Amino acid sequence: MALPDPVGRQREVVYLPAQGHQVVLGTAGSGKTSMAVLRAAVLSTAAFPGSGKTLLITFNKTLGSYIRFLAADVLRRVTVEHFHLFARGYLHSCGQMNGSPILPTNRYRAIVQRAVTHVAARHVSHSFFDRPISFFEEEIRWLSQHGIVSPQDYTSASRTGRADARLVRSLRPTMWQIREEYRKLRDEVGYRYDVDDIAVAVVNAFDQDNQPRLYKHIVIDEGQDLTPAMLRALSKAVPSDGSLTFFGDVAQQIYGNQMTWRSAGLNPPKIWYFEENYRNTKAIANLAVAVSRMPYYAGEADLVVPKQPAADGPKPTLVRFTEEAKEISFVVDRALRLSRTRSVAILTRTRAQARIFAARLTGARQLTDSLTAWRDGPGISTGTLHSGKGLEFDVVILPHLSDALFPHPLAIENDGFADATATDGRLLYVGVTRAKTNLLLTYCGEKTALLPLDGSLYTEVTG
Ligand SMILES: Nc1ncnc2c1ncn2[C@@H]1O[C@H](COP(=O)(O)OP(=O)(O)OP(=O)(O)O)[C@@H](O)[C@H]1O
Repeated sequence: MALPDPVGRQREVVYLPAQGHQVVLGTAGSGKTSMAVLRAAVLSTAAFPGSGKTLLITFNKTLGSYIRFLAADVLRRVTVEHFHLFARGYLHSCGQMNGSPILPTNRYRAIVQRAVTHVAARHVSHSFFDRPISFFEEEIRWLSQHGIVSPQDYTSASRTGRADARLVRSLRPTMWQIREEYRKLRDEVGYRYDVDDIAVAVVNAFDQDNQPRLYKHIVIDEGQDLTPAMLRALSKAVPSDGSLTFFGDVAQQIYGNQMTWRSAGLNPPKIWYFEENYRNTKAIANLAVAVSRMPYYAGEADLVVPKQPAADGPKPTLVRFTEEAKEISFVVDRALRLSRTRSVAILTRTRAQARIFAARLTGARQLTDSLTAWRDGPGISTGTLHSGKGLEFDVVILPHLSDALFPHPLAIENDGFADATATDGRLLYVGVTRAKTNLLLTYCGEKTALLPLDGSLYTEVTG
């Protein structure tokens, strides 16, 4: 595996001036990651005008390992980190990370619950306080992710996403009180931050920080899933004569609808679009495009419609089963056979589903957020659709695409049907576009309504 030579617009983006904000939106497989790596390398090369110390931000550790594997020699002078590593390191350098100041995620719910109870006790009874606790958890998270720091900002903010759980403006002051109570209670038990508001802490710290910046240039891969607060923090991390280059694909946004680069205030002179899909065969790309035209994508800004790729290959296969045990055995058997000569990934909606395949396929690599070493070539990887983000395999198998499991019932319970459909639809898109040449979809019972109905897009068989 090697980095491709940039062509056309890719080349222009790699050599854009080393100053200001640049935004590159591309379809799946259009070379965003490859060009992010090359741009970071160029920005760190002494001979390039305006060059300087460069940081490449990846979405998680796995993508960092993957990128280092792809391009270790090219990235010799570039620091590769995911956002939280960068944020913790910076806050540490400012003396703001003493002790263990980040609230463990398993303590979050209990503190939110106490905050709701305390605020409810101060108000006349109202059905608002009877909403599921997940609603309040999500709302507090949203406020942090968007860097909203005053009740006035909250009241005037336009609240995208969470269609089934939208909060009328008149209730926002009460919600704000719950958020303030949560922060007070969190501070009382010794935690200055939670995972979501650490980005706001970085923004605030940079606002007070007149020291020279450590990095002159920052390049962001998979930027669509960074929150606006994270992007704002990164934009403050570079000096005014430095640069920030954002690469992203809104069709692959799987961690909430955040309109990231726009709401983070990035100010690019123009937006660059990558429309060529270099990864998928024509047949796989056809299915991916049909998925991106499903109603759950309606109204999506910044969606880049791909040009048709040239490579031929078999149509995706959709296999129906009547028993789940048979579906699982079929997937295991196919993965074993195909992996003798090719890289195969089994990507599932949940971790529990992925664990079942991992247990049946000892020796398979498990894709987790913290995979530290990457290897290429024939073999099987198992993991969730989330963990397949940014990666590619010769063969991708997507099991459990039944109506009963996709969108996942827990997602429907937490986020409501519309949002669960929108998120799982994007997960399906991410899964489909990971496949270079072969795509196998399986389900038990009724197939998911998230798949396009057009039967000419895949070959349907019974297992
Ligand atoms: N100009 C090119 N010529 C040939 N192959 C290319 C070119 N650009 C990218 N590729 C190949 O296309 C594949 C996808 O590239 P890459 O992973 O960088 O895309 P991406 O836009 O980041 O994809 P995604 O967002 O779906 O993860 C890789 O195998 C890469 O080597």
